[in-house]
Amino acid sequence: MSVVALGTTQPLRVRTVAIPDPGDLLAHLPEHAPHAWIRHGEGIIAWGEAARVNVPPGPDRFAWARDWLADILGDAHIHDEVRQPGTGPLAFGSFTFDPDTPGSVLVIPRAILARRDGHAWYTTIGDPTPAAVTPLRHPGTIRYSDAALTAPQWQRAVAHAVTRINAGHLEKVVLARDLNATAEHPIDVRLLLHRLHQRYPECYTFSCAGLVGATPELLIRHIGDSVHSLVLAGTISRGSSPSDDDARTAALLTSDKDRHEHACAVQSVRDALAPLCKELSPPRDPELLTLPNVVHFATPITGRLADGASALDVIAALHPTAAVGGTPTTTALTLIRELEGMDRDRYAGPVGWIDARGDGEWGIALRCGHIDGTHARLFAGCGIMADSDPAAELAEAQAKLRPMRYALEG
Ligand SMILES: C=C(O[C@H]1C=CC=C(C(=O)O)[C@@H]1O)C(=O)O
Repeated sequence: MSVVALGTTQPLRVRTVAIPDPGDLLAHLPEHAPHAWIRHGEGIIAWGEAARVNVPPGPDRFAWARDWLADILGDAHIHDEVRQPGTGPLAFGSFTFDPDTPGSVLVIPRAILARRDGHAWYTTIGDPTPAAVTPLRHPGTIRYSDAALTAPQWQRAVAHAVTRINAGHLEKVVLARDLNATAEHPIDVRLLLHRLHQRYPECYTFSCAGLVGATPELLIRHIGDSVHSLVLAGTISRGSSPSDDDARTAALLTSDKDRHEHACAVQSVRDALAPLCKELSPPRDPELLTLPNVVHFATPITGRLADGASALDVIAALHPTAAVGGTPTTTALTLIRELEGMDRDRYAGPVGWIDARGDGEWGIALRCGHIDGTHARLFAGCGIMADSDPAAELAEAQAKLRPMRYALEG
């Protein structure tokens, strides 16, 4: 088994205690290996590593990850005086988009600080060294350069996808592009988290093993037997004035292309959840999710699980939804490999946390970048339909890159 696990020879000793409200969670993060999952000031931050595993690629990777966690957390000695979802030990995780790509990772942190629904708690695993919180460091000037495809090349890929869709090969495909950013000084992940959370409070600001972003798309919240997902697809960039905004939103609401694109994504989530659930919320009209950079069609879906599936079992059924893959899935994935000219790595894969009960919250890793020293690889993609216009899709992708560009540049 190709596993790198740290500190797993002894059973983990875990202690969760209730604490007074810690205030701004992000202000407590040390610079090294910060983990985060925060929305509207609530959520979980963590640091240190009690255990880490590189999940082997393959079709069963989510089941493999579930079993690894069950082994390591099943042996743990847990003292938990709060007993809420997310208390006791947990793992942060981030999976590659493509099951055959290595790079999926689970990390069990040494220290976890969290606040949710009027509870605040601190969990230690083993004996973490106290976190020295140093001042945030600024990365200096940022330079951008094309990565896999230039903008004109990517537009040609979009045009190609449109031809395939019109030839009847598929209904929808999500095409993404990457962009390189190079900073003058090493990038402090905490600074990115602060900026993302402050400007995009409605999104889930996350950090897991170098992947950092603020995603608006909740793949699954799993609490007990209840599951909740927020499906997004169908997008318009924000306007330059309130009246421009109104005109754009009206255009989104009457766009058959965007409604169809959204319907594909909703259907993929409903189809994946239906066999796992004894109850599923009825179909409904999408609502609008307005963010500082874009407006999305959004559909919340809730359900009750029929048996004891963990968050990772549900993710195994859901990923990739048609918000990041396409319809039908297999044809779309083949076209993505053919046209994007890059490996998505962990972009558009599941990212989040899971606790020892199998509860957790996972987003789709969008509006994010992979940070490595002075380098960041940023990603953005768009749903391509029969009547997609390559120039409009490029503009939409640029708008989706804005959160990470803001996080880097301020
Ligand atoms: C693939 C991305 O967004 C997806 C999620 C919401 C809306 C989307 C769209 O309208 O194209 C995409 O399906 C991305 O942000 O990189």
